[in-house]
Amino acid sequence: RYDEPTIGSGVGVNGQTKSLNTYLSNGNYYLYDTTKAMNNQIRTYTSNNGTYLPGNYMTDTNNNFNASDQAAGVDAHYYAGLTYDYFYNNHNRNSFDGNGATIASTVHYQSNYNNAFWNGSQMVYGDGDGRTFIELSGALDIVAHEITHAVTTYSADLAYHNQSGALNESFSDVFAIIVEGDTNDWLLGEDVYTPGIYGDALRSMSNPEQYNQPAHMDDYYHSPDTKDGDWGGVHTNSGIPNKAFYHVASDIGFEKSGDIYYKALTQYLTSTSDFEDARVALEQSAIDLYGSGSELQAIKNGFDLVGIG
Ligand SMILES: Cc1cccc(C(=O)O)c1OC(=O)C1CC1
Ligand SMILES: [Ca+2]
Ligand SMILES: [Zn+2]
Repeated sequence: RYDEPTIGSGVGVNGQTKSLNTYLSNGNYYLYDTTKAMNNQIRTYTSNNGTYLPGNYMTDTNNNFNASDQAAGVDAHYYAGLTYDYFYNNHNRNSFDGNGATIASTVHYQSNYNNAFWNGSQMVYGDGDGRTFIELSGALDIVAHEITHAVTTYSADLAYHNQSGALNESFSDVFAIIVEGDTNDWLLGEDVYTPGIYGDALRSMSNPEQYNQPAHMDDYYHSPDTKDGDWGGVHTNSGIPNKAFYHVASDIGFEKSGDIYYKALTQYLTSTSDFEDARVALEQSAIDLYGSGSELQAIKNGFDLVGIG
């Protein structure tokens, strides 16, 4: 019996059916995608509500992943593929390390776990408690946010505290929004956040204040550089560079702003960069790519509006 790449189908967390790159081995179909460049692989596992990582491959006997306990894996796998495609097709980056690293995701981590994170080697998704969240891999922006944390680690490696940490968070939100690619969608997490409430989200790029984030330096949130202080408020102060991105992308669009932000992240920013450094890096990236024109002006304007001088 031969092992071979196959194309299956699955039903995601929000009920949509999607095509999946799977793999047939010994009569079982695996969430194992070998179709990307330079034999990069996208592998999706389940922790079966435990804490083992990566856990067991998610498999199916007939290549139709339509069971309710498979939905989180379907979306983690499919959205990881979309995010891989974005970085490869737009920035010629082969996976998060630029060298074809395997993208591994584990779903059903713990029980009622309202979190998603990149643990330094792979992505990990909780199922949510059904009130605050449903399965967190069910949102493309969350998957792209997590994978961008890995891209950042293998590039600027922005230290995860204070302003560099808020930039780390902001760049993950920026590429989450760009990968989603909907100029009407400036929200993060809306597809899996509070199923009982329509239209709310974890964060808003266009209106950070709506979810208790500052949108200007005047309102910078001074929080302890501790776990309980969210390392100086990295998920709070990201609202300021997030709002700057909202202005920039509204001016020049997702393609140009994506190119400028990607160049800054991979060629200019370092682990200790602060908000001022980010403005300088983005201005330089705009000049490198487009000269001193409207794109540079968009960066200057966006950062002026949030008080980063
Ligand atoms: C849901 C969640 C909890 C804790 C940390 C993160 C984190 O990855 O920083 C997280 O994911 C997000 O913020 C995604 C973008 C909505
Ligand atoms: Ca969104
Ligand atoms: Zn994050």
